[in-house]
Amino acid sequence: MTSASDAAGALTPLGEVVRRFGLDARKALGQHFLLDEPVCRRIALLPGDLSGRHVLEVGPGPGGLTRALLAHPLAHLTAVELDERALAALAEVEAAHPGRLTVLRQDARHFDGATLLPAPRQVVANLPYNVGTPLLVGWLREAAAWERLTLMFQEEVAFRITAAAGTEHYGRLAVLSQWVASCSIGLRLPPGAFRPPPKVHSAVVVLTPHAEQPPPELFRAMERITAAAFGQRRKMLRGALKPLGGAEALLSACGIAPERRAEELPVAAFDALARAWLARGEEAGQATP
Ligand SMILES: C[S@@+](CC[C@H](N)C(=O)[O-])C[C@H]1O[C@@H](n2cnc3c(N)ncnc32)[C@H](O)[C@@H]1O
Repeated sequence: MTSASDAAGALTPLGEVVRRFGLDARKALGQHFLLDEPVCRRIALLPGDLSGRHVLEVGPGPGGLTRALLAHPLAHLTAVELDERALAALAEVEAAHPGRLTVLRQDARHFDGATLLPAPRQVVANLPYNVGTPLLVGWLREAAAWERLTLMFQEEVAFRITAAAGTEHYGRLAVLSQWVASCSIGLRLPPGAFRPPPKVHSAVVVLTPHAEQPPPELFRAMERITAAAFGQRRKMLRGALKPLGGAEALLSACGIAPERRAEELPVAAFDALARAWLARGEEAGQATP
């Protein structure tokens, strides 16, 4: 690992970046900055060995996590940031690490990392809260492309990703995430770790995609099944899945009692439902039900 202070002579101290570059936090961009270098270094350790990896960072902002990541021997870091005010602060970091960092001014929702970045690729990000969940679902859809995702969310979202069946936060996000990846909380941070402090605690979730991944049509089937099942989470599955047609037969084919509710059904049971529903659509001559 290169020392984080290697290029420090050329860089504005992290604690001064916001003032020097006029980066007053904007709520609409979900800006809560990490300006504590030891905390940034702890997050950058969570993905494990980054040597030779092509890493995507979403929303580098003032660049604290960016600097911490560049202290690792990664192959290349691509940082996608929507706020052009951050670009001058990041240009310093780019200049201090020639050829190792590319900063793009772009909406991360339209950045196709799975296509544009070489493998092995990872995402490491302190995500903007307003777009964190859609970004995660996008990466889950193509989980085979990613070696690991190390992502900071509001703590409640982290609980919704890692929750076990039958617990308070279990829902669609837990099923989709745990179906394609092993998921754990690597670090929890209080509001005071950020500038400005958010109203809630935050947590970093580490998602490591499984070796076997569902094909796109099966993932789409799972999205439809979980949307219906958790759309009315307290309803019995026979009623909740009714809009999909043939709910009782589908549940019976999977050995699931029709009186059960989505919130108590383990991920493996959803897997069975998605496969059976997809097979039924294919038998009926439809590519995707
Ligand atoms: C929670 S802040 C994190 C900033 C920095 N990584 C840190 O830890 O201090 C989220 C960052 O994402 C940026 N952002 C917000 N929406 C974005 C989007 N759609 N695409 C790319 N970046 C975005 C914000 O401008 C902000 O810099």
